Amino acid sequence: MATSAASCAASLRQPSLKLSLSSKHSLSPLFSVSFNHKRAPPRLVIIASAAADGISSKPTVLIAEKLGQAGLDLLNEFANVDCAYNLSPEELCTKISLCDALIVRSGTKVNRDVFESSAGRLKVVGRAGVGIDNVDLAAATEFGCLVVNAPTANTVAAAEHGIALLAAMARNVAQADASVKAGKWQRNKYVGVSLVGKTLAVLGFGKVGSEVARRAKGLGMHVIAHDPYAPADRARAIGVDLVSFDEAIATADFISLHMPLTPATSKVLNDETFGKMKKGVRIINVARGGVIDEEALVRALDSGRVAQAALDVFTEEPPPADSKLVQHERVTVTPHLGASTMEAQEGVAIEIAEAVVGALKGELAATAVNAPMVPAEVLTELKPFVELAEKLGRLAVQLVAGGSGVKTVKVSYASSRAPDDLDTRLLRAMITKGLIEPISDVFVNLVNADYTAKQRGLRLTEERILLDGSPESPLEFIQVQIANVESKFASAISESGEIKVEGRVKDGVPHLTKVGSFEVDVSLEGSIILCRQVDQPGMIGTVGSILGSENVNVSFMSVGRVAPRKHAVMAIGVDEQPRKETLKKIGDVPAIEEFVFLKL
Ligand SMILES: NC(=O)c1ccc[n+]([C@@H]2O[C@H](COP(=O)([O-])OP(=O)(O)OC[C@H]3O[C@@H](n4cnc5c(N)ncnc54)[C@H](O)[C@@H]3O)[C@@H](O)[C@H]2O)c1
Ligand SMILES: O=C(O)[C@H](O)COP(=O)(O)O
Repeated sequence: MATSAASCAASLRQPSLKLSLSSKHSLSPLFSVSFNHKRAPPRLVIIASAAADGISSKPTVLIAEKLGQAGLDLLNEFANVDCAYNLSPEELCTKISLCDALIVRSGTKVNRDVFESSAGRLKVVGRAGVGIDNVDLAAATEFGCLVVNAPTANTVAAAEHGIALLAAMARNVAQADASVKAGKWQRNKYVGVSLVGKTLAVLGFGKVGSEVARRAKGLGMHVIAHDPYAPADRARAIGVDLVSFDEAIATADFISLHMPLTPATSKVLNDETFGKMKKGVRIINVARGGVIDEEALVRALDSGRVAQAALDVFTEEPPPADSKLVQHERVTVTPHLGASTMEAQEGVAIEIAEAVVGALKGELAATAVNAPMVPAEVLTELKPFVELAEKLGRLAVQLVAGGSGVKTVKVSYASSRAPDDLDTRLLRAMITKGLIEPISDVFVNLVNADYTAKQRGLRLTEERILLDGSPESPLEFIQVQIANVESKFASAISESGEIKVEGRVKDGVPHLTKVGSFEVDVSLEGSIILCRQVDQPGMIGTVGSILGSENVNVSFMSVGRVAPRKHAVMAIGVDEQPRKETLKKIGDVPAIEEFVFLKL
């Protein structure tokens, strides 16, 4: 039972609230969730609060590889743009500590050293293209750096290049061209093979793979594809049969590779798999060099198992000048040109510039690679609950005696929405942030929350409490329980033995509504003093006047009790942090049995 005894200064409630996620780095940008109650929609904000030179407040974006002008124009409107191409790894590490965002293509290795050297300032890496195998995603996540890519703008260019290589290889265009230019006329040597009626196996039936398939069908080829994750209806729509890997490689006359480079696809074409192919098979690779064991390919070419190969990508780029594969007579090569058309580069530049600017402004990126993509409308709805989630985490951990022993946390979301209609990833991340930041020097955000929790051995389980009623609001309340710990404030321990805090959103403002078994009602702003006392008249006045005499402004007071004249818990919201002596005076009030000061 909660009695809102005094709402002393509700009018002082601040309309906007900024939850800084990285204020621990003095000159670094703030990466914050910023909610201004006057301004919708909510944003996950990465703000360059102060440039390292201390002069400009614009974020700095380092462009490490050539980017189309349209993208540069977009970036220039919002940021200081530093174009520095061909940096050595050391130069990149030196520059990065002055940058809020970095944009690269496939030629720059964004490894752990880069994130370490950025000392927390780098908040977004933009990959101007699809493949993110040159970015150390684990390190990015660990350092709380968002990675975004530009996954769509170069699809057609890559597919067209695949088809160009397919046709050029089949008709020996590159070799014949070199021969004519060398003064020869070798019409018999360069007799090719036809495409029509041949079987093309597309490995990786994603964006590029399906565009290649569509075009190959137009050339009269029979197209099959292997992709464990591709939807069958997409294949059916193009008239492509999805088959097993073994069937694909065993029946194909041509094999075109279009999967990402991952541990599962690394060297997927190797001695063993070449051995399963038709003799005289032809290979096209515009995906990533690493999906082929290049030495095995040389052996397969030499043995005649593979008749020809056309390669745009290599394990090492550029490949060594004396590479047997590159020099092989039956191999056609291009220097990673798949995405290199005027149109694709303009498109990619705009796509990545928009994603990076959006991320720096705080919009959750639609092309985030290492963070959940939460649609804007979901975010708008969850805004006050996100704030509530972090504050409950902060409160709960501060109630633990020796907070670092927190290992098991249960979060319950009470909602009348069907579980599928409630995306809790953002809430979980913010609770994690609230739990970890007060007791450590790491900063936690949406990108690194799960990682950081795992690193610290913090296990967070989530459950839904399904309520009856109309599901207008996404949530009724959130409960955070910490098990197997002792509390500085014994009254925060529930009947079942865990520290328990519960909160709700009222008029858009997060409120603490339960501590242990006591119902209270205090808005989660400023800081909170929780006192357990023997319920008796005059307690609110006594504590209120101690705080008043010390010039501490009380914003809210509420008393929750089990029964009249028994134990009660008083929750007091304060705008300023009381001095130690002031808190001692409260503790000295005879009816007060225990109290705790909690910073939000
Ligand atoms: N050469 C270039 O300049 C160039 C240009 C664009 C893309 N690419 C590369 O092409 C590849 C495909 O790009 P995309 O845009 O089509 O990506 P995509 O994500 O749309 O498609 C990749 C497909 O590969 C599938 N896949 C994953 N693992 C697989 C496996 N083990 N076996 C078979 N299929 C698997 C996925 O399910 C997905 O459908 C990427 O490696 C990308 O980096 C290269
Ligand atoms: O993955 C990609 O988008 C392509 O490989 C293109 O790479 P690039 O941006 O270096 O041309």
